[in-house]
Amino acid sequence: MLDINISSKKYHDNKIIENLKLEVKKSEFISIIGPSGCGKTTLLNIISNIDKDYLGSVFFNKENIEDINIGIMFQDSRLIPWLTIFENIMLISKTKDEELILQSLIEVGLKEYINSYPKELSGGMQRRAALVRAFINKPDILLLDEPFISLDYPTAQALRSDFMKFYKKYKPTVVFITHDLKEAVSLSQRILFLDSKPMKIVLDYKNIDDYSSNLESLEIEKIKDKILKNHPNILSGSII
Ligand SMILES: Nc1ncnc2c1ncn2[C@@H]1O[C@H](COP(=O)(O)OP(=O)(O)OP(=O)(O)O)[C@@H](O)[C@H]1O
Repeated sequence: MLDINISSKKYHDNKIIENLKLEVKKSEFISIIGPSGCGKTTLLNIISNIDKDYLGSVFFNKENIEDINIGIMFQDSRLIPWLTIFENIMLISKTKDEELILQSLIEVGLKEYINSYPKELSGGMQRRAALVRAFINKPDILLLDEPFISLDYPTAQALRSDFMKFYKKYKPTVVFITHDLKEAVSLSQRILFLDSKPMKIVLDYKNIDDYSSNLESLEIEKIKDKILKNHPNILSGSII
């Protein structure tokens, strides 16, 4: 269980988060949707222990978050340009298991690009390499900051599908920031809708139990419409 308890996070006098309590079960996949500037990235930085300047605590299975294996995927691939794809993953790998790196790169279709440099790959391929890097240490927690944006639809869909294969294999606890309700409905088991100043949870929506990536798009639309019908202001950013 990921247990987040933030009594206060400020930037100077600007209160971003106050009295936020959030529990995420082991291997649960939650999405977070909220208006721009409500503090989603700030929250991920706290969970990942990048930001220690707050009052509160984050535990995973009662262990301090510092001792937990965490993977991150960002909006861009953040590969190191002067290292090959293989070297980029090797750098992060704790076990230095070359076979696992090779197999994982092959699994996402990068067999021919193992020794290429990031700039020799398309944007979608770079994200697939970033996906392998995020999973290479079999993380307990995986934090995703809109990793599927700015890609054309088929490329994003292929990446989502590769992502779900890895998720089902390694079963990390996932916290996924997205602005795309359909994406949240199609991938996650729970969706938190946030409002800002300070951050608050407006709706904690339990999605269907099964991993829904195989849902027909019609069904995804139906769930999305149901959420919007019951909570018409949920995406407006002007709730409450
Ligand atoms: N290092 C910082 N110093 C001062 N203010 C900051 C800093 N980082 C973020 N902020 C402010 O804190 C608030 C929350 O920022 P954050 O990036 O966490 O929001 P967000 O919900 O991720 O936004 P977006 O959806 O646009 O990415 C914003 O008002 C932002 O301007």
